[in-house]
Amino acid sequence: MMAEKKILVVEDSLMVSKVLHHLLSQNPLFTPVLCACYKEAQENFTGVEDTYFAAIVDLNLPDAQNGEIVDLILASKVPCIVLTGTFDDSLRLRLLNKGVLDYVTKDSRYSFGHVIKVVERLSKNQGTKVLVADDSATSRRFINSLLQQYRFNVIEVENGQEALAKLEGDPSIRMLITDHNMPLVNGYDLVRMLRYNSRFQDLVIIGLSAEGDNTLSAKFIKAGANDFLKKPFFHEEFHCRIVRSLEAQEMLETIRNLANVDPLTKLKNRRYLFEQGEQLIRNASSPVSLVMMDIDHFKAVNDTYGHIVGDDLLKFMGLEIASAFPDMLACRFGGEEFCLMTEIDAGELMARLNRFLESLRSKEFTEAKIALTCSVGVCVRGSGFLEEYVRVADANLYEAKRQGRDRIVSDL
Ligand SMILES: Nc1nc2c(ncn2[C@@H]2O[C@H](COP(=O)(O)OP(=O)(O)OP(=O)(O)O)[C@@H](O)[C@H]2O)c(=O)[nH]1
Repeated sequence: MMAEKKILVVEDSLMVSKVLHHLLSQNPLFTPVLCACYKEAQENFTGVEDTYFAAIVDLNLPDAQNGEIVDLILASKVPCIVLTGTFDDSLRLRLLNKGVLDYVTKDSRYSFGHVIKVVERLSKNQGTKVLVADDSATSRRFINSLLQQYRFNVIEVENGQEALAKLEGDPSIRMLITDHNMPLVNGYDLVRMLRYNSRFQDLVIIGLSAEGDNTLSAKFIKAGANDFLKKPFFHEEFHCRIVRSLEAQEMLETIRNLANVDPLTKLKNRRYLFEQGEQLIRNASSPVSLVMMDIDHFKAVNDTYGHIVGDDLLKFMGLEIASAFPDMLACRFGGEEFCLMTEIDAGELMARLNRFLESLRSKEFTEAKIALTCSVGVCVRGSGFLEEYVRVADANLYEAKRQGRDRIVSDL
């Protein structure tokens, strides 16, 4: 279970705190703690600051009308978002400089949505690893403190070579923030090396350029950086830029996922198989086998129980396949037909497929308690072309159906 994230809301308007409570409660991760005045906030917060994930505060409270609540929150490390009725540019700047994450005015209904987005972003940031590469300890510390304020998970290195080693060793690092002037490998060369390697295509890279160097930012972008920042920068701009780049990357990954995954079974789709299958055959160190599986008499399920139950059965089949063959490329080939590709030894594959059919025979699926079997065609002696594997496996599947279903036919 994921840990709950307590959000302190300090707000004297009942209407506003109701709206915030409602919006925060939509996310199962967040537990809002509502306080109507400074004193109540103090009682709930002091001594247990580190149990809070973030705070949303009003500046004008009945017992503290001059933003004293901000000082209470900022004395801890809890991110503080101000939601206020007054728009005052100089106050806004003063509070941002003090360490407030955002200053939002309650001038429209969108303001509340914006505040929730900021908290949600913080929650996402917490799981996001960021590598900071800079040879200046002062600069590293400064960037680190900014990132920590936004709850990012930060790792520091002193030069490009160390950055490469860290990135090679930890594929979960999402973002690199790199200075240019560093010993061993400089920032620009680092970006070029990373982008040359397809493993790092999805890494978000932000370059840092020193003041006065006007050519460096364009060089960074041309080498493949997502964005750059000129030092010195204002922390609000820093955050806006890195979040914008992260969100663009997340969107790209969502689109890619939608293009490659079958929405019903959550297995990879046929498009993905044809895109990756050929490469899998080419790069494999041992012979590849391809398996076609087809649920028996599936039309009868639809005809008897309706399409919704039919869909449920396909979902169950997807789960069964994913849990029985987690080490293989598994996809929904279409309709009630599924496909596996693997490099494992053919004998072992046959044994696992037999166990799989056996396990299906002993189960019942969906609320209608449907018994299910499937027929399997296997190709272990493919010519090296994906289409050939598919053709042979399909012919064997047809043969398995012809012989009476619920069996495996292979070219072994
Ligand atoms: N519910 C549901 N049905 C689907 C889906 N895709 C294909 N089908 C149905 O799957 C059925 C496949 O029927 P057939 O190809 O005749 O095969 P079968 O009844 O499984 O018989 P055999 O393969 O010969 O054992 C058709 O009725 C399709 O409408 C889907 O996404 N959801």
